[in-house]
Amino acid sequence: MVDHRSVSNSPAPMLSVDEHRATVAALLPSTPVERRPLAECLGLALAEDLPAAIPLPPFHNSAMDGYAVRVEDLAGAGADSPVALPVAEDVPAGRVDNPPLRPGTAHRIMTGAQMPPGADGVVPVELTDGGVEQVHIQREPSPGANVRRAGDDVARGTVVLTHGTTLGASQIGVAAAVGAAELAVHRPPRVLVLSTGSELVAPGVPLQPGQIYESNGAMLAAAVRQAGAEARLLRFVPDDVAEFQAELEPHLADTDLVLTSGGVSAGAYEVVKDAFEGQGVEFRKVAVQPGMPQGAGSYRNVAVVTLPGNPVSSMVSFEVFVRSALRACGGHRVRERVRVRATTTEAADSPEGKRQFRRGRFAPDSGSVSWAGGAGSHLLAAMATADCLVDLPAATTRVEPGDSVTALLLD
Ligand SMILES: Nc1nc2c(c(=O)[nH]1)N[C@H]1C(S)=C(S)[C@@H](COP(=O)(O)OP(=O)(O)OC[C@H]3O[C@@H](n4cnc5c(N)ncnc54)[C@H](O)[C@@H]3O)O[C@H]1N2
Ligand code: MOO
Repeated sequence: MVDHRSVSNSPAPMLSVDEHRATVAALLPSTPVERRPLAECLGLALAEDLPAAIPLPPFHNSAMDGYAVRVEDLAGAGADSPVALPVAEDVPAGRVDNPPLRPGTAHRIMTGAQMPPGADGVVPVELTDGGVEQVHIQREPSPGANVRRAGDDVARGTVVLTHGTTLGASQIGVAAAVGAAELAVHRPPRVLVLSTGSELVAPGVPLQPGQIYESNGAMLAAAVRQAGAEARLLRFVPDDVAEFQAELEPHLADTDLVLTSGGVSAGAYEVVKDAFEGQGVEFRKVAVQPGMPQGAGSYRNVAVVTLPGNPVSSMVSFEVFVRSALRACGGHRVRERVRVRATTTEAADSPEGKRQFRRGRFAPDSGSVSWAGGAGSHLLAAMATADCLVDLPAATTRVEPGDSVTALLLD
């Protein structure tokens, strides 16, 4: 039975950001490797080195629509002295026989078509009269002109993608180009997202006084997906341990991480704390702002991270404590946000002894950063205008305009 009259007050010293990051990271071993069709690999991490089974391009081919020629046949050709050659063959891209070019003739050739044996240059159609039976050519090409040579891009056997690469559009493109129909990837981590709070109402329903719309669930599920993991957003629950457990328990199987929001601070109705405390999840304060009250551990052998309910605290905590661990779990080599040095345009205060992550807007041209709203952890609309988090060390209590700071670029 939870006693709603008592208010907990943890005497333990605050953890540093790095200590809590390490705790969360240790909860999430990397996911198993599986083979997936290429079309289902976007955003996942490659779990093998991928060597090119073929060279790229696979064969010498034309870079232009025009005429494949022997350069020596066009000695002296110019706008005022065109050279006429009979057109012996038409070679569209995809023609699989490869008719050789006899001396003194041309093949009409299209971009991407195989270079005929014997040809050593291509004249673009614009430098000819475009003839079909016979062509007048107004330029003497240099040897190799407009020819893309086999292996120009990649020699056979070269590793085109390395283990741990995040598969974006061009990585999927090169995998297809070397003929890979499927890839070995890390299964994306599966994350359950569960928000708590008796004041919460689903967007779309009229609000009563004292109620707010539930926003952390949608936000955290989106953040999980942007990190390359799978999110299952559960129905949010009121501050009731039985309802919390009833919602969570059926979904625990096949889950790598349970991510909750709310119910972890020092109040009388801390549902997440009440459900997990003493069950393998430890609740501690971290010397950070926002995001001080945190919890992490394992519940029924499933990793659990409990984020504070204030929306900005929830989002920043995800960024600072969860995102890189989730990316490591999913096998990604690149886990951290890009960090840049920037010059502040405005002053700001930061609490002594706490690392502060201020929301900011980075101007790449000037290398400056301005604040996106104040430090309050309820200022979600301001956060929605931010594109970076400014990482102020625990020892910093004030920054002045013109100070140099570190910013983590968000996507
Ligand atoms: N006496 C103390 N009070 C508080 C402390 C403390 O140390 N001592 N810490 C403060 C800090 S810092 C934070 S952060 C919050 C964290 O509180 P909880 O994690 O228990 O979160 P709740 O109390 O449930 O909610 C806080 C705030 O956020 C709103 N919220 C919660 N969930 C959602 C959601 N899914 N969507 C939108 N908004 C949500 C909620 O209505 C509250 O306004 O505790 C401080 N208090
Ligand atoms: O730690 Mo809380 O997140 O400052 O509002």
